[in-house]
Amino acid sequence: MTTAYVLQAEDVAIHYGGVKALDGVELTLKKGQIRGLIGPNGAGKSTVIDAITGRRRLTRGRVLLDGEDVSALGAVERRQRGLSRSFQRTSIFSGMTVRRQVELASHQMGMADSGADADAVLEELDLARLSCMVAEDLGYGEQRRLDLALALVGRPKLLMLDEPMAGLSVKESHDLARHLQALTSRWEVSVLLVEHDMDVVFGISDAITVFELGRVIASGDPASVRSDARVREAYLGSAA
Ligand SMILES: Nc1ncnc2c1ncn2[C@@H]1O[C@H](COP(=O)(O)OP(=O)(O)OP(=O)(O)O)[C@@H](O)[C@H]1O
Repeated sequence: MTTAYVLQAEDVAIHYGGVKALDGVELTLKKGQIRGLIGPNGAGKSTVIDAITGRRRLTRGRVLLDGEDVSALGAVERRQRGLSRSFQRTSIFSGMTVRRQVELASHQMGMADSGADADAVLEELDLARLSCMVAEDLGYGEQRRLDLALALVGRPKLLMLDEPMAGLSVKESHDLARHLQALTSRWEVSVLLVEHDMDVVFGISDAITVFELGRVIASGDPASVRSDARVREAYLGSAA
């Protein structure tokens, strides 16, 4: 089926007993688009990522990738189909060289030429010059870029990032944001970005979805979301 959307989440609900972590969530993402997901703590942003990756079973609704319903597939099958997430350092084997890690991840993804795939990813993220270093000797910002590199092997269609800027300096955040924007245009990767740094979210997102108590309360381009009265009241406050 041909569709304009890389991702469609339709009426997605995840309930934990009486807790409605998500309820009736609708979300779309076009090719090469960055969509920021924002909302107060506990609003359901991480649960949305878990629902899309297949880490959590849906109570209701469905998730479509390029028009295909992937709701019944497990996380590994979804990754093979191009749905990738970054895991924030947990994926890093500290004693292995940067290139070896990325090549291994690419091999696990079944890439025919995992060396070439690894080199392309490292080049794109400005990590090629650090290829021979072991991960534990990298600076924090570089480790986060390596984490992103591992999520990019196999050329995913959709990349989901949960607070990628956490713990980074302003300069490191700026660099990472620049890399994300470059990726979306050069590699045509679509990005779902959960991030508390509002300057980053409003600076690089094409669209923003705002959550509150497991529901979408606003969705649109950054300017319209920023001026939405309900969003300002619920989340952004006078700082917006
Ligand atoms: N395994 C679970 N069992 C029960 N409730 C859960 C579980 N996981 C999440 N929740 C609840 O679901 C709701 C949404 O949580 P979630 O972590 O998705 O929010 P969030 O927007 O990502 O928050 P934060 O910005 O603090 O990371 C919260 O009320 C949370 O307590």
